[in-house]
Order: sequence, then structure tokens, then C-alpha cells
Amino acid sequence: MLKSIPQHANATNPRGLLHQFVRQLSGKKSNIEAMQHASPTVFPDKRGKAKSLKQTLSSGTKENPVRAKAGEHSLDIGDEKSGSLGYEVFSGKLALDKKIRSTYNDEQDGSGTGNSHSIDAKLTSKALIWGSHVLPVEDVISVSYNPCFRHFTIHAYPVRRRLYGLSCFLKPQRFQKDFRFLASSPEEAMKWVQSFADQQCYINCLHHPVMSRKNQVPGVVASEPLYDLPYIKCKSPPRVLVILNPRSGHGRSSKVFHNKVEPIFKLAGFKMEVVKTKYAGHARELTSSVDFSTCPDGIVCVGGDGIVNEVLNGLLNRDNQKEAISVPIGIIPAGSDNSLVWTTLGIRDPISAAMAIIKGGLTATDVFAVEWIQTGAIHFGTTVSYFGFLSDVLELSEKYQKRFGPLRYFVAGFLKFLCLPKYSFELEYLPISKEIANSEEKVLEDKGKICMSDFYSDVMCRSRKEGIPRVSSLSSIDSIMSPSRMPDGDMETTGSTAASSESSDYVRGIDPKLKRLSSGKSNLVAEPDEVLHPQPHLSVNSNWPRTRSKSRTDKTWTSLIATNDSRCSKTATSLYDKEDISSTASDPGPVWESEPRWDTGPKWDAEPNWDPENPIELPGRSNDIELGTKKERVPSLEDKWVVKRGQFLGVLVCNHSCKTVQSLSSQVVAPNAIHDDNSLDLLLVGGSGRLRLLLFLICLQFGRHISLPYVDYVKVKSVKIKPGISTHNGCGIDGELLRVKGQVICSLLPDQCRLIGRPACHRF
Ligand SMILES: Nc1ncnc2c1ncn2[C@@H]1O[C@H](COP(=O)(O)OP(=O)(O)OP(=O)(O)O)[C@@H](O)[C@H]1O
Repeated sequence: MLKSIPQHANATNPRGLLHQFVRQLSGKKSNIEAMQHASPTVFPDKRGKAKSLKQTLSSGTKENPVRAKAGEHSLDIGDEKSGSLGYEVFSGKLALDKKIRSTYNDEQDGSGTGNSHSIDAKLTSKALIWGSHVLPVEDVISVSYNPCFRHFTIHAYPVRRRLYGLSCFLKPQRFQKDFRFLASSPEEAMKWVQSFADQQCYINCLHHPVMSRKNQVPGVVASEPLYDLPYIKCKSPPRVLVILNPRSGHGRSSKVFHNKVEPIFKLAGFKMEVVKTKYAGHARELTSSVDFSTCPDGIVCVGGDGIVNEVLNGLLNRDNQKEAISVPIGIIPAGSDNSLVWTTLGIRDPISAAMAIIKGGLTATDVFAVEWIQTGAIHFGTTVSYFGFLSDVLELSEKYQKRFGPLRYFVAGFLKFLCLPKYSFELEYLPISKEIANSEEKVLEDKGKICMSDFYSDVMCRSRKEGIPRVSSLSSIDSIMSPSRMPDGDMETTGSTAASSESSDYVRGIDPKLKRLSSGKSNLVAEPDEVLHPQPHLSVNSNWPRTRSKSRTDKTWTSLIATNDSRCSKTATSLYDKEDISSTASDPGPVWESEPRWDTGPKWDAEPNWDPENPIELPGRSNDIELGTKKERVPSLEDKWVVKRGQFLGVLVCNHSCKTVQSLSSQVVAPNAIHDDNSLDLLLVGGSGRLRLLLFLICLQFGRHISLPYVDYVKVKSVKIKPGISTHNGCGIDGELLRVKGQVICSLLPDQCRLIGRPACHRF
């Protein structure tokens, strides 16, 4: 049985961090509302579109997918003509075979699985349909198949539907269910299996009994078939590194992984190395040194946003960053809060996350870099960085971690609220004007995704020079004001182009004029993998979806299948061209697939389709980076920095809308933020005092906080933040607490993180 991960306040997302705290301040919510909180929709965006399919399922397939009635021969799927069930892939006669060990209690649906009568069945691009029953392809993990036999087994995780009265209150849950089918002939069975392989389902070819016996004979080469077996092409089993934070989710993450996720990965043929972190910072160390050839298909994080942040920072601080940033990151939500995967992919339970990972596809998301201007140190994040009250709560909560466990955020928040200090900041931010936003959008639409190579190279070069004073990048705000001159009263706001005359290179880097275009726009990249079963001595190139970089044109992905046993299949191996970063400074950076190749149907010749004839133009400035010289920037009239100083209860720089698992989907911190819109959303809660804070927190619960008169909400390219002298210098980045010394600048690296899986709207 599925058990929900305990949800409590979280540190990653400021809303989550304050969730319980505010709840108890503002009184208990109604039971119904609380139940709605606990009633997530795994694929919320598809509700409307999936309606017809799900209505069709109401006859019982999804909740009781094996309720096949003897003698049922009709395909009476009402919505078939509407296209909601996709195009037909294969059809024939199938019978459910009762000789199967199922985790599902057959008596539960009252039908039993015994049915020797063949019925008309067909596989479409979206579902397997037999009789009046529909099993969505999306729910299928893999197919086990014995060559030359009539039967094959479909391993699926369908959704268990609740009774109508309960469905509003309880989470939809998936459960493992195997369907064993008998085809009319072995050839027919193989066609069915191949059809599933064509739909990107992993095929687990079991030992042929004859082959098995032969294997026991000494001197017989295992990969040599006795006779010409037909072979099945399917995607190769991915190899991933799983990094599990055993402390996440109050110590339940291991159980979540081993009980719920690992079985799915195993069914999907994953080759995994599972590493449990031993201390904070371990994941970062691991990913900063891991050999990517051991996990060519990505790194899967099991835990909260904190562990994802560690992995990201480990990757982005490597010498071979270009290679590192192309490593896809999978997230299994098993922590206190997983705002990134919930907001970006619409996933908040481990089983759905595991299924999204095995289905593949990539979603690019922006990364922001917080740079300590005086030292050049950089910490990366994907969700939010926050200053002021929230960072104080985060800091205080760490003291109560052992004593109060999940309640620590409430305790810390309450104590901080009672003795609320004043927070003053100097801020500069570069808003995205409507014109710029529109023109950027147009450029994106017209010519594909922007390549940010010079910006990226610049950031990376400097991140490696951590500790080197960077006086030249100090903000001109220093010359405009000093902390001693900063009044403790109301905020002062000025619009300044002068302030930008020495703006950060980050800002310069994301200037649309300096961006170059790459070949594609879509942030979804996918390529089919393939494995051939069981034909020996066949070699195909395969890989999981990855982002390409020009420097990898000589990268090869090979997959050699020697036997008809998938366990003997060699997984794709990647030969990375290890390169010194100095040689990559002039590299154009990652090039995006223009189309999700996963969607384009199976391509068995999966050789990466590099396009050397369409090289990316390189900026001249990268040479400067290589030479270690700094290029002066001509002030642009477009760059109208806004300068603010004064008291702020909070400063939040959001990369996405920051939904929390606990919240209703409409309740978000930054309602206009999108994870890949090349901009950051700045939320300023001005002033000081408990009353203001309380009002803000209450309004946040109802999604009305933006309309408060002392709250500013603006889309920006970059923000410089400097705490006042007497202000606490804590800074939360994705729930990690850091200290601000002097000024920090928060800027964007567009699309630099690749999450494994697709957003809900792309999954069907
Ligand atoms: N073995 C470990 N022991 C202690 N801390 C760890 C360990 N592994 C990772 N950490 C740290 O735990 C922190 C929280 O991790 P994560 O976000 O994955 O879980 P979480 O349940 O969401 O945590 P929290 O509720 O504290 O935010 C991370 O900052 C990470 O550095």
C-alpha cells in the first residue's frame, strides 16, 4: 500500500517554511480545505484533456483493469474517434492468462483473471485496449517476454480509483499490476511485444528455456542462438547514479526508495548504483568528482530540494562543467518539500516521479547563481533565494532540528515573529521591461532557444576562481550610498542607468544582444534508446536524452547486445571527451534539440544527430575570458537599474512559482514565475513590524500577498543585495543556509539544469 510522505513545513520554499507557522497563527483551516491539500492531482494540467479517456475508464479498467468478461469481443471505446486514444499501432486477438502472480488482489475486483477466450485487442499510441478495457501506455513500465512463446507479461502501475465519495479527499494511488496475455501464436506475441517496444516500453527478454539449458553446457557460447530467433528492438536500460539522503523526509526516504521506487526502476531495467549520503555536503562531493561514464543516463536524487541543490552545485563546480551540466537530474520527492519537481513537472509523489523518470524526456529549467561579489564565490540554485525574516527562520530552525523535528519551522518562525528585528537592505535590480520581454519572446519564437555561452563561460570561469577579489564587479551602488548614509526609514527608490555602468557580467551575459541562438527552442529533449533482443552481435548507438554540446561531436554512444537476455545487454556507454575548461571558453555551449526526439517516434538509427554544418557563432569576448582580461562594458540605455534601500521584511528572488506540496495549486509565492522564462521574479516585502508581517503571511495563504501595498513584485534579470550593517546576514538558497558578506548578486543561467521527465502537459 502506498503511504503518503509526511508533509510539513519546508525550508526550500519560503511558503513551505512558514506553512505551519502561519496556519497556526491564522487559525485552523476547514477540514475540507485541509483534505484538498492532501488531495493532489498528479497530472493537474491534463485534467481537461484526459477527461474523455478517464471517462472511458469509468467502466472499470483503470481501477479494475482486469475486469475482462468472458466472451467479450467488442472494442466499444466511445472516444476512439476523437483521437484521445491515439493512433493504432497493432491489433489482434489476446486472452488474459491467469497463470500469473499478481500483487493485486484479483478477488478485489471480483473478476479473476482467468479467461481463456481471446478477444479483440489493439494497442494504440496511448493505450492497450481489449474489450471495454483500457490500459494507458503511460501506466506501462515494461513487458517481459519469452522468445518463441505465446505469452507475454505487461508490468503496469495503473491508478487505483476511489469510490466517488472518497476520490475528492484521497490521493489517487498507483499500484503494481501485472497482466499476462496469450497471443494466438508466438509470431503474434512477438509483434505485440515489438509494438510495446515501439511505444518506448522497456522489454525484458527472458531466457529462452532452450538457451538456458544450453548455457549450462560447458563450452557453448551463451550469446550464440540455437536458431534464428526474431529480435526485438527496444530502448536500452539506462544507467544512473542514485543519491539518496537518508535524513530526508524525517528519515523515511530510504523506505520510500526501496519500497516504491526501486521496484519500478528494476522493472524498467535500470542499472543503478545507489549511494546514501553520510553527511551534509556529501552529495556535492560525490557529484563534483563522479565519473560520468558510470552514470551516463543521469543522476537521480532521492530526498528534498536540499539534496538536489547539492547535486547541482557539485556538477556546476566541476572543471568539466560543460559536460557536467548536460547530465540529467532525476528527482524522487522524498523530502519535506520538493518544490522544484512539483512546480516544474507537476509531480509530488515518488511513484509518479519514478514513472516520469523511466518514461524519459528532459525538461530544461533555469538556474540562478548567487555570487559573493567580494570573494567571487558562487552558489547555484533552482528554486528561490531569500533574505530577511525567512532566512532567520531557516537559521533558527536548524537549532531545533533534533528537538522539534518537523515542528521546528513553526517554533522558529513563532519565536522569530515574537522578537522580530528590523531588516534593512540595499538593493539594485534590473527589471525586464515589457519591450525587452516581448522582444526576447519573439526572438525565442522566431529562432529557437537562446544560447548563453558567453555568460555561462564567464560565470563558470569565475566560479572556479573562488576567493579571488573581484573589485571591478563591485556595484556602483557603493559610490551612490553607504550604509552609514542609509536612513532607517522608508524605502528610497531611484531609477538609475548609471548604476548599471559597472554592472555584473552576469547581467551583461544575459543581455539579449549578447545571446546567440542555437538550433532549437524546445526545452524538451528526448531521444529513444534501443536494445535489440535477442539478436546477437548487433550494435546500435543509443543514448538517453541529453543535451548536446559542440565539443561532443566525437562522443559515441554504443550499445551492444550479445544475447537474448536483457540482463546480458550492454547498456549504452558514453565516451566523453574530457576537456580542460580553458579549451571550452570559446565553445558555444550546449545546443538544444529542436524537437523532442522521443516524440518523433522510434528511430532505430539513434546516432546523435550533430549538426557540424550549422555551428554556433562564437562571441569575441570568450577570448578575453581565456586570457583572463576583463572586458569593459559600454553602458546600455536598456539597462535601467532600479535602486532601493530601506527596510524590508523579506527579499525573495524566485526562479519558479514555488508551489509547495502542502499548498493548493493556486497558492504560490511568485505567481508569474516560470522555470524557464529566462527571468527571475523579485518579491519585496517592504517595511518592518509584526503587523505587516502577519498580514503578509495571512494573505500569502490566500494568494493575495501580491496586492498588498507594501509588496513589490517585479520580473528581473538580476538583483544585487547588500544587507545593512545591523541586519542579519543569513541567506537561504533552496533551503540551504549561507552567509552574506558584503554584496551578493543573483543572476540567471538560462536552462542550465535538465530534469528527467516531462511536465504534466507533455506526458500524454
Ligand atoms: N546523511 C546526511 N546527514 C545529515 N544531513 C544530510 C545528509 N545528507 C544530506 N544532508 C543535508 O540535509 C539537508 C536537507 O536535505 P533534503 O532537502 O534532501 O531533505 P528534507 O527532508 O527536505 O530536509 P529539510 O526538512 O531539513 O529541508 C541538505 O541540506 C543536505 O545537505
